[in-house]
Amino acid sequence: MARLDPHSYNDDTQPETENLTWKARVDFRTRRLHAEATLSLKETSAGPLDLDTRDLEIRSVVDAEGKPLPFLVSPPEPILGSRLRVELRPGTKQLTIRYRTSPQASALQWLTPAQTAGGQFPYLFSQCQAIHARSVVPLQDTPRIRIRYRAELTVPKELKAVMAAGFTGREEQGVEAVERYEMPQPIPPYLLAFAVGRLAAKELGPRSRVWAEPEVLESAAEEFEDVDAMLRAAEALFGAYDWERFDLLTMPPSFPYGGMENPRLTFLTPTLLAGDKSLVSVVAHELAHSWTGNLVTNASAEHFWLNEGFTVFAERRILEVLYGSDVAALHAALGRRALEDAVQHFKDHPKLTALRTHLSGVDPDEAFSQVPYEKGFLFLRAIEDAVGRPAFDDFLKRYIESHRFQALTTEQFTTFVEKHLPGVLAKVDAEAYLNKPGIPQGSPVPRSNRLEQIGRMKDKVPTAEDVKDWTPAEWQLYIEGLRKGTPRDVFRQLDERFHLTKSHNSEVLVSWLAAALRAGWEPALGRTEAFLGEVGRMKYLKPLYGALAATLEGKALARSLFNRYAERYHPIAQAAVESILNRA
Ligand SMILES: CC/C=C\C/C=C\C[C@@H](O)/C=C/C=C/C=C\[C@@H](O)CCCC(=O)O
Ligand SMILES: [Zn+2]
Repeated sequence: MARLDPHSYNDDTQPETENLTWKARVDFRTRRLHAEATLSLKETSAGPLDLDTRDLEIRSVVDAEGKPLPFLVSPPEPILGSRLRVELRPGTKQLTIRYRTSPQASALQWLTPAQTAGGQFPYLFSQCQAIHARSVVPLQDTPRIRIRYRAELTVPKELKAVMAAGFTGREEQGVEAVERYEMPQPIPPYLLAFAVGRLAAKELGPRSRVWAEPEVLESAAEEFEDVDAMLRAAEALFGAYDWERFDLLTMPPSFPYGGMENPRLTFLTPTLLAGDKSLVSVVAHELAHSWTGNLVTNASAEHFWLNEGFTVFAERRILEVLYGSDVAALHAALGRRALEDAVQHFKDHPKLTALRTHLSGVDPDEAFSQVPYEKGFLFLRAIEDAVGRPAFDDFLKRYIESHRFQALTTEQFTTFVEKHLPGVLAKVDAEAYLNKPGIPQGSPVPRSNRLEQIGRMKDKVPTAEDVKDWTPAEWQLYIEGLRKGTPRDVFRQLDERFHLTKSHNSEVLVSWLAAALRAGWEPALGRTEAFLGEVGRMKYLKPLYGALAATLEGKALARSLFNRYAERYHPIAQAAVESILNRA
């Protein structure tokens, strides 16, 4: 008996689920899903079947003939939730579990009409990565076990339900509507995803449309109108796109991440809607996951870098094709700074800055940082530098083709590399990336004339002439290069000259507010307080609450703002900010 994933009760001696049929009625009044999950196993089985659950109220478990199956729900464990153990009679191949979810389900955020753009109807969305699917469906919640599924969502008929799957029909029944979906490709459970709200769509290309609340739809369609060119560039780089559609769902502002690579339907934060397409690199990232992460998947959160490091590498290759090598280098420079910040953040937990982590007893959300993204990117760039781009591109295509619809460990990856690129791991000092903390000596550093020009501005207040053609990302790099201890008067001059506190680019704004707060430049406080009530993206909440809480008076303000805004945030974001304030 072995539990290969420290974040699942699944053990590899037990039968595996092959298909899921999921039916759920969405109850906005009680904020619960009233549901049944039918699990079809790969083979007829007998004996214990351990499923992952969190805060589910299990009503009954029956076999294909409707005969009850004995089951026991264990007391909840803080990170994993509760084990649901079902005793399968000999010859069992299917079981149906009737249950309801909790109003506090960790994957779900229920929004009141006031928290939506339209203000008329409620909204519900899910975020299952890494281990939150178990708060929505009782299943083997580990990327090692992929499932195909059919789903039926019953919702108020004024609303639309969308899922990260293929739409197969909608039927209105009285005051409700039943929406049907099917996912024919096998996916890891963390890619289960759905949203319910007042949604409309606009076509963007032959394989893509964008969904959003009507009030946001036009700006989203304009921001993401180049998605088909991105899709074609990605296919040229990584091979055929396996998921048929690449649709986009623009989320409410409380969505806790920049994007989530839900297959066929990528979820995107509305903070990308800068009005100038300057933040579409996140779309490239989520698209790249269609190959690295969704097709070739990390075997558990301990190998998360296989998802994210590869995807950042792939994202920047797409950017290079579409916008040139200087833009790719600029994003690599921003990523390097994010990595340095992440290593500093984990200074008391250096093991979390290795790529291959050991997370027994550690909540994946607590371990989450830019390390798997940016240190993973550097590792792959080092290999590419060592073997040359043509050889690495061949390797990348072979890696993807050889592991389609499979889950991989870091150890399996290194074995594959040694087979196809013999000697390269030693040459790049793979051990320093995979199993040692920090940023390896000699890791690749992005270079370009533009980067050098911005670097020369490090301690100066630029003139309008200096910055006349700077992009938002170049502004972000300049701001993040402002040294600690930069005088407050520099912030005053910069804001008077360039109005950074009023930036519509969320990346520029947050970098600016965080730097200004750390410098004690008080005019940044007003915009910060307002912004923390407007968005729920953790990439922004963490640095701003962290900068506020770095001083005694700021800590009191941070706690007061969190008390005011917490209910607007997704449960994952609430936990993240709570953790920051408790540590401060
Ligand atoms: C060492 C890493 C340990 C655990 C990681 C596994 C899962 C982390 C879990 O918290 C889910 C993460 C989901 C991330 C989704 C989108 C991100 O790629 C984007 C984040 C940054 C942003 O907001 O832009
Ligand atoms: Zn990602």
